Amino acid sequence: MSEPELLRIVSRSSPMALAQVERVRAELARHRPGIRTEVVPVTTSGDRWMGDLAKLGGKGAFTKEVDAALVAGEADLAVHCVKDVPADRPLPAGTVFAAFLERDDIRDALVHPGGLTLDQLPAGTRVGTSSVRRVAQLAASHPQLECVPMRGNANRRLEKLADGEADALLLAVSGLERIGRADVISEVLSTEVMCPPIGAGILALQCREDDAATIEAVSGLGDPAAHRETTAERMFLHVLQGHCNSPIAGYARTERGGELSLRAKVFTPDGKRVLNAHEWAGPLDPATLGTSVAVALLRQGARELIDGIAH
Ligand SMILES: NCc1[nH]cc(CCC(=O)O)c1CC(=O)O
Repeated sequence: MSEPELLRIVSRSSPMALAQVERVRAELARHRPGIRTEVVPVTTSGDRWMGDLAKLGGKGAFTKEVDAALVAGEADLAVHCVKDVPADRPLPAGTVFAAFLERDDIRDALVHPGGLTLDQLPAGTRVGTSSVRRVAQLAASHPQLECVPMRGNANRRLEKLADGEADALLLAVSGLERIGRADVISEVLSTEVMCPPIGAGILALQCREDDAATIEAVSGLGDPAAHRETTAERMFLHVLQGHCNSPIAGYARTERGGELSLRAKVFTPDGKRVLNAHEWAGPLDPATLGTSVAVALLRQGARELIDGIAH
């Protein structure tokens, strides 16, 4: 198959998204030095809307416009955070994931200008986050802290923190590393304290399914462990069928020896109830592991818990 001369890469235009594109370009330059790349930045509805994401209607607030450019042929390759790609429905018709890049840090970080850790924060400290997953877990572990809504890309949130809109922030370690601001991290939170979201730290490369040349050109960037972990995590979420207000967390990990495990949790918004499951794949394929963990949580009442949350 002949190699494409030019790959037009579409992505959100936030600093984090553009850093992600630069990683893809650098990896592609190593694998396929003959291919030129061009960046097609788009603004998504999730970038524009600074209110409650649930009120935006429907999922995919950070992916819709990027996918549309790919489907329309205005670009050949889309770069997404797996975390932002809805898992309860198929990918947009005519598109496929061609590769998942090697996974970055999956943990969340506390950003506190005074350098304190979560346990050291005084009662009433305002922690800026609009994530129902972070709010529920923080309420469970540190009920004396107060969560205040905080949206916008990571750079914007750091500005809002500096402006005093909150006293501290919770942000993904990987995101801060991508924008070159790991220096603001005051504590990296263990996955026991703050279980990550499905797909944390993984970038997906999405192509048109009939564009075999592009799929072939980028498939070498894929990481097999990231692929297995994404498959297990997204199947888990697909079976669970959450909505935008359901606090769901979980991650698959390829342990030494190569075996995959998946742990996952569902919370009430106040964090007072937690359903918890952890299973090993054994002979199961990743998708079946994801299904099994979802069923384990459904047996514990996850459906009723999720449906009981306003959305
Ligand atoms: N919702 C925005 C978003 N999408 C992906 C990441 C983090 C990077 C990743 O997990 O790939 C972030 C920022 C954050 O949650 O702090």
